[in-house]
Amino acid sequence: METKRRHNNTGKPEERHSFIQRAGLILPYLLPSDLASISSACKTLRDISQSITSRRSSDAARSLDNSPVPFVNEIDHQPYSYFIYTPVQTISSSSSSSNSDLQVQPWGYDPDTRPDLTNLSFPDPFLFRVQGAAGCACGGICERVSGCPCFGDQETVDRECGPSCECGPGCGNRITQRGVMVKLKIVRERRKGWCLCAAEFIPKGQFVCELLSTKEAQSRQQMYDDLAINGQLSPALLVVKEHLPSRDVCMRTNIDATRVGNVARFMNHSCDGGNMNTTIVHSSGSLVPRICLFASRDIHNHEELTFSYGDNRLRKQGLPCFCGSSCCQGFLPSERT
Ligand SMILES: C[S@@+](CC[C@H](N)C(=O)[O-])C[C@H]1O[C@@H](n2cnc3c(N)ncnc32)[C@H](O)[C@@H]1O
Repeated sequence: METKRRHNNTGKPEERHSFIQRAGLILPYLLPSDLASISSACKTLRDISQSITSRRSSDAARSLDNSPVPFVNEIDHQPYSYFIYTPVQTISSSSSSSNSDLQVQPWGYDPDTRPDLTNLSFPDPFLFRVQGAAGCACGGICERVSGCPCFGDQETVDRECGPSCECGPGCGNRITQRGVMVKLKIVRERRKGWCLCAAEFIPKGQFVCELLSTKEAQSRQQMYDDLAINGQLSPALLVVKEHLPSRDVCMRTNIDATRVGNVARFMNHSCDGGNMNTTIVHSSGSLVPRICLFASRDIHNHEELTFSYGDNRLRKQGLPCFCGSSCCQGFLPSERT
């Protein structure tokens, strides 16, 4: 630390400049606790840490989604919630080699030193493809009203063009595949923690965001339940079960955003179903369905976005629910319900 102090206070200007530059490149990779300890080393590092904290709290999406999603906290001193942001589905949130880039993700770069992300296109939303699957040949002109063969029933939003279609991301029948298109913010509340809220009016039927899944979620259920009951963790695990017609078969999709996720990880439960509809969206040529959230009614600016985590009438134990709805059951749903 003494070396750093000398660089900071008495070093030549070029040495100081280079020290600041290197710190600006490295510190965005640090976890909040490491950032806090390094900031006590010298004033320069404290200033850089503070600006990183402020940039982190200005965008939970780390510039990886369409609009910044700021943290707003007027009740305590927690500036943001730390997690790895991914705008699309991933296989695993820990030790998968194909996702090693998700282990460490810089967050809070100075605009002058950050890599240029402006020309990045939205990443591929499909995890696994069905080889040789049929798709449409709309050439990108499908609209939800014009009878795309992928779209099926005109009254639903559960079928979209996908990887086996000839059209590209601009197609009108891919509205859930372009990331979060509405303005959102994450507001701290005393009892529920962080809450995802609208930062503009959201009309009924608007696609809001996708719930992201990982394969490991199921095995983590018990561990998360235990840690949550002991107050050590605020898990973000959701299990969606889709009963397939005419067979006694249940397709299960696990959504675990505790370590890796998108803005949906901040959406809290409401016993009355909240203001979001959960829709399982299938896309032509994609093996894994995607769980998408649409506004179930008009939503006003600043309103919290909530949905039902499941049926909590059967198992009256677990974390307390503070949804405030008139039909609140008092407990959050758990997978065993
Ligand atoms: C998906 S996360 C939602 C974001 C979370 N509030 C946070 O601060 O990160 C799920 C966790 O939020 C909290 N939560 C969600 N809905 C709640 C509710 N209705 N009442 C109390 N806590 C709630 C619980 O701690 C739950 O395990």
